[in-house]
Amino acid sequence: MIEIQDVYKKYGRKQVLEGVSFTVKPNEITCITGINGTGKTTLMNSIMRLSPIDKGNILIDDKIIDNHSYEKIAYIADGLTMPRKMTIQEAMDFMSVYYSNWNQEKADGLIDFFHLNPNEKMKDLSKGNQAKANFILGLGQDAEYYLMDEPFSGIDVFAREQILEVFTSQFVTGKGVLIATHHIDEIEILVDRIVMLQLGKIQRDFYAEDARENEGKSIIDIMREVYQA
Ligand SMILES: Nc1ncnc2c1ncn2[C@@H]1O[C@H](COP(=O)(O)OP(=O)(O)OP(=O)(O)O)[C@@H](O)[C@H]1O
Repeated sequence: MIEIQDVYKKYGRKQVLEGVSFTVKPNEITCITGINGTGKTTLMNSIMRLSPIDKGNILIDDKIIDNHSYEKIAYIADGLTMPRKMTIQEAMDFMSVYYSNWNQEKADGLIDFFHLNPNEKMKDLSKGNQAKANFILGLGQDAEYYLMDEPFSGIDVFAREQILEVFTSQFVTGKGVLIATHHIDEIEILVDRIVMLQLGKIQRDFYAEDARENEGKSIIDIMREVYQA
């Protein structure tokens, strides 16, 4: 389990995260959502230690996150992370050298799953296929947890449908997934748990099924209550 405990983060005088606590559990898809500029990317970067936190703790499987934790967590960032002139194969070769948890067999399975040509250069791929290539580079790591920042931004409905299928495939089953997005409507069907962030604080943290069964509300209904209040 990833535990985010009472995390604070400031940029200059701007308090972006203010006592944020929640968990990401194995075999669950958790979505952190909130309007633009609410701190979602900052939180992802904090978990990945790309940006230091001011206060609080982030633990993975009961241990404070450190450089060794990255065997267990893979990050799928918003947009290409590899040089655009690389082919998908070259990018995978790079991953195999630098990531000890790289699983080429899994990556080959994902190439087939997404019907991509590994010899195509990143720059020649459509936006949807670039997103798929990003998924391959992330999910090709044998991690326990996958963090994804706006994985569907700017891609068409057909590419999105294909990517959504990967979440119910063997490539993700059993893993803990954290998706940061403000487009919750695009992933409502697959999300288990929703954490709503507003002005650096968590406003709601709930399971979609509980909201449906106990309150008769969809995620979007609850978003309206929180963000349009
Ligand atoms: N490196 C930085 N330096 C200064 N301020 C920053 C930095 N990164 C983010 N911020 C500010 O922190 C706040 C939260 O930004 P963040 O990118 O985490 O939000 P977000 O919820 O991911 O937004 P979006 O949905 O637009 O991607 C914003 O006001 C942003 O301007």
